[in-house]
Amino acid sequence: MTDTILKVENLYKSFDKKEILKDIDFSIEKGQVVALLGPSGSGKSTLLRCLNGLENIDSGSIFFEGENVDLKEKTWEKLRPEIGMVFQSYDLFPNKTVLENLLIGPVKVQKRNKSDVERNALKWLERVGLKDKSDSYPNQLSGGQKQRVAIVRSLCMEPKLMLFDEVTASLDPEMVKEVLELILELAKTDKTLLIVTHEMSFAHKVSDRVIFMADGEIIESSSTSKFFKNPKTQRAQDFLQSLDYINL
Ligand SMILES: Nc1ncnc2c1ncn2[C@@H]1O[C@H](COP(=O)(O)OP(=O)(O)OP(=O)(O)O)[C@@H](O)[C@H]1O
Repeated sequence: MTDTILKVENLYKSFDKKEILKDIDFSIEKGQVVALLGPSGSGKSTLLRCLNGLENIDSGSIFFEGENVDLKEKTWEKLRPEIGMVFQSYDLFPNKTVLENLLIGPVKVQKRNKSDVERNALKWLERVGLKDKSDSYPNQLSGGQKQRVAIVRSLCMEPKLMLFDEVTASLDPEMVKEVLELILELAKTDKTLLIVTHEMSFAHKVSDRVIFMADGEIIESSSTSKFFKNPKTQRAQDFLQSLDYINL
């Protein structure tokens, strides 16, 4: 039996009267890992931002665990901690140590017990090989280390759904692997992840399902193996070819 965590219906979003997202319909089941793929400018980041309440939608509905998310009712304030988002830029507080960065959300915002949160945070840091950096400041870390801290920061909020928006896009190539490996590890647990990435081999490896967007619309939604082996639409075929993606 499946258990839907997120359901989006007929979502529309425009900027300056230009439609950016059109009739977006999809759902994500608990524990699923979904790759959101598509050419640059197709609306992937805008969609993630709408799902996290960072952008208002023009029309349509978003249901989180069956509850209709209504901006006017301020449902987002309650739901935002349930949906973690990791961005391309790590956005760590520069004047706080790694550990302090990890504690702010759970302790200050979620009002959770500090020593419990700290224990959990240190456990995560150990798991990602950064326990010795807990007292370091962000500017003492490499880009890959900062991004792993940003992912751990989101994990410390214990979100039910995590959104990743091109989290390796600003990293030097040698640091991409360590971040992707962490997400691959998370994908093997029961976490529910929606991942925007331009790294096709990673998308292939990490996800159960692909949602392919172009020009603000969902063009294709299928299992990952089907999408990469035999994309249904010409748009998706062209997209994969333009990236020289070779299915090995
Ligand atoms: N705040 C904004 N104001 C006006 N236009 C915007 C805004 N944010 C995004 N857009 C436009 O919306 C379209 C979709 O952008 P978006 O960043 O969502 O695409 P994307 O698929 O994530 O692209 P990329 O893969 O390059 O990150 C683009 O044409 C972009 O210029």
